[in-house]
Amino acid sequence: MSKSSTLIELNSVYKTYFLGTQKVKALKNINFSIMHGDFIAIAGPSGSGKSSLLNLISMIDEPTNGEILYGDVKIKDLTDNQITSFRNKKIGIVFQNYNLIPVLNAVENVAFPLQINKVSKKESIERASNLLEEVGLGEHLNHRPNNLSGGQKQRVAIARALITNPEIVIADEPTAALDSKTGMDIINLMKHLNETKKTTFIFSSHDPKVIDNVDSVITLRDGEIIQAENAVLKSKEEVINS
Ligand SMILES: Nc1ncnc2c1ncn2[C@@H]1O[C@H](COP(=O)(O)OP(=O)(O)OP(=O)(O)O)[C@@H](O)[C@H]1O
Repeated sequence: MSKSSTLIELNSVYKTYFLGTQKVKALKNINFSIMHGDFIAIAGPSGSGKSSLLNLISMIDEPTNGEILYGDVKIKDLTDNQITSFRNKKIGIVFQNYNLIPVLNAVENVAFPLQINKVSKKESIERASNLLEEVGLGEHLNHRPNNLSGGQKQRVAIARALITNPEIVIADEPTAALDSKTGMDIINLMKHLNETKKTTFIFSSHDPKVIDNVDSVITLRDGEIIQAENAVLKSKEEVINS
């Protein structure tokens, strides 16, 4: 896929949470496109809407208003089953707290999504082992999560997100539970995988060191995009301070 084609488009996206009679406007008029091959960081202070935005792009949640398109497909036109199948094929998700299965070792955790997709045990273990080698964990294939460091667990989680060859990996604060150096190693690994596999990455962070090392940054404040460096905005007027 060429880098210039659009993978995901957000058009006038709003997210409002209703807490009893109270409304929380978490995202307001968000317009941008994610292109194939992009490596985008979402920055912004606590409560600015980063998780809400990533949950919409992951299809874990749906917008209150506006629409999200994957290629030509409008997400709001899909049934719940179609969303699940679409997400399984196209999206890999990395969580702040890794979400590994404690009773499975590293290679079994990474092979798990393939086994759900009915790939044979032999092939799935082989592909998982190769990917763990690629993320620098060739020596730790048989270690369970409890016997891995935070950075190693996040490498396993990244390999698990990539094992199905998704078009995009979405990561909400993937470095938040790690020290600064280990966090930077994880960002550099994601960048390396973005360059070698051409997988698109979008992730959130409040670490200024991380943000300073990423070319494409979208900054949110109070649910609005206030700055976008090298990201494809749908409407320049939306950017208040850039
Ligand atoms: N399920 C929910 N119900 C009600 N309000 C919510 C819900 N989720 C988020 N919010 C509110 O929406 C706003 C945006 O929250 P969000 O978690 O998206 O921000 P964030 O930038 O990811 O914050 P953090 O960096 O602390 O994780 C906040 O005011 C938050 O309190």
